[in-house]
Amino acid sequence: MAIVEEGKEFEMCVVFGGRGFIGKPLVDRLLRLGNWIVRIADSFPTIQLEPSESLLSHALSSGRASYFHVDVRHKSNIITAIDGASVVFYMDARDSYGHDFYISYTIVVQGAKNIIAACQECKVKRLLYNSSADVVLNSWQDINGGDESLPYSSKFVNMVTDLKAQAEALVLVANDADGLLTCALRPSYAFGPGDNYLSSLLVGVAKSGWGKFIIGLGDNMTDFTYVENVAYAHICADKALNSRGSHVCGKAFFITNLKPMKFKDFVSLVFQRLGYQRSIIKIPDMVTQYVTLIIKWTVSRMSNWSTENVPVFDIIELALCHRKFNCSAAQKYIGYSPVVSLEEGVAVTAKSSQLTRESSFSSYSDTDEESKVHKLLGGGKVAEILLWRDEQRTFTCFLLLVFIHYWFFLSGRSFLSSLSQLLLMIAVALWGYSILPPTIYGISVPRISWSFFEISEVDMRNCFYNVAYMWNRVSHLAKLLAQGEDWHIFLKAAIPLYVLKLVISDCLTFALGVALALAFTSFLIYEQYEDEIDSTANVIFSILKVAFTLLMRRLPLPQALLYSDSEIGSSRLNIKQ
Ligand SMILES: NC(=O)c1ccc[n+]([C@@H]2O[C@H](COP(=O)([O-])OP(=O)(O)OC[C@H]3O[C@@H](n4cnc5c(N)ncnc54)[C@H](O)[C@@H]3O)[C@@H](O)[C@H]2O)c1
Repeated sequence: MAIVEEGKEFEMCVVFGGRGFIGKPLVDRLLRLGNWIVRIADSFPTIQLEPSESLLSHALSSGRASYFHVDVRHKSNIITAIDGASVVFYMDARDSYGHDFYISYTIVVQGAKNIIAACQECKVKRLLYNSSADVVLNSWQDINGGDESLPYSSKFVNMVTDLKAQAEALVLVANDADGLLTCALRPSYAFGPGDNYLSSLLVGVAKSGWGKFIIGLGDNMTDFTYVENVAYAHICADKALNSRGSHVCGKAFFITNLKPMKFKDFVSLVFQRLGYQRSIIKIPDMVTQYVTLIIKWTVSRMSNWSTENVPVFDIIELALCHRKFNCSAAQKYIGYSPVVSLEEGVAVTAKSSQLTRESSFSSYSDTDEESKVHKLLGGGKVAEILLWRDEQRTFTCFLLLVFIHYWFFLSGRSFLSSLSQLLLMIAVALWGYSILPPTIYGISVPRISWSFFEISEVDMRNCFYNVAYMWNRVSHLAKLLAQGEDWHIFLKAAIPLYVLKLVISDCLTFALGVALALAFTSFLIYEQYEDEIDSTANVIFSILKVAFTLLMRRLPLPQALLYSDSEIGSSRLNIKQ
């Protein structure tokens, strides 16, 4: 089915999932080869080009490329897209339907069946399926140089991988039926620009502060594959299929960058390129493994929330297990070898994520921008004092507060007696000041004007408004508590009150002293080490959030408070839309 245009011979192919992470570079490479007419088939209603896709834009306007809106669940759509083509590359959807079995099944397995049937009906010559190295993975089991003789997994890492294995088997079994030749490629941990899985997960880890931790020794070897190499492998495999090699037709091949790497080295390389700190804190692998298993077990027992397809669990497993594949069959039979090195791939990926440390973490001292803590403190006089902007003023305030603390709490007097003594001292000082002569030894003594002691009407009104507002909030809270349905509100009110009671009865003086010292030091320290403190706090908060969510699920909370449920609900809603 070669097409001859202007004396040049073209072959027509269709790339299903051509707007996805792996599909895009494949389309780009096919167009660069110059002997293909490329049909891009995807589920987006129209093709939205990015500014960097000038080659594709040109090909679309010259007719060398065209776009088809398809849903692989409907065979008639597929037939329209592939009619007249000789080759079909099939990249199915990646884990995008969470744990909805029905949707995943219809897209991955039924979609593969539809594609095979349509290829046979339209007399397509070659079908290449983008599978995954995951189809041979058993949960928590090492693979050390495994080759294509490995059987399919008996304990799939997740439901979608199970379905992918079925789709792959269907494609391979269809080889040589009705003149269709098929093969499958199994890339191992593909990464690259536009990847919303491995690369974006690592970027997220680096940003969140979890990147400071190394799980286990980090010495386990893993094969990663740069996305351009996956695209190139598809083209190599198509050539090999075309020559009808018996080692290629109906076979699957592992695809890697041929450079297995220690997991921690790969992560360090990514972090380094992104300008983030390398991992420094080691967590024993047994601890991580058991904690992960306990969280997964607890979550599955307590709710209908599935931990499948939660990328962080995949990353933990990846960080602890060897995932090394033997890629020599792909080298030998389809003539594959990587065209982009791992280091280059990481550099391009990091650049594309536009998250270099310089751009995302500018130091406040280098700019006029207010720091986060300055904004947090309201950006006014209090912020200026607590952040030691004017050292003399801050020091005076500090001494004044230390004096007040001493006078009321450390002097051993009762509160009323301290207050009356202080008022007496102020009255005597004011009276003494007022009888001073206007000049003493030639130095004039300034008079204090009466307006100094006045409180303006506006300030008084604001003060009353604030009191009224606080009173209304407290009475609203009391009303909610009296209804007795909301555990969340009850805990929110009871815990701080109990802590306050403990502090007042046992160690108020000590607590106020500590608070005073902290107020004048902690904000300053936070401003200096904001990045480090934020990332550590992120780690602690995410642990507490998981613990809190689990705890809340055990309590009879109103449905609205189970935010994870509502999130799951809304994501289901989106999928159905
Ligand atoms: N990213 C990786 O690390 C990796 C590694 C190995 C294998 N794989 C596998 O390769 C395949 C492609 O991966 P990807 O990362 O490019 O996925 P992707 O989600 O980026 O791309 C899939 C494309 O399929 C399209 N699509 C979704 N539903 C569709 C439907 N019903 N009909 C037609 N098109 C539909 C999507 O719009 C998307 O453009 C997946 O099966 C994935 O499991 C990915």
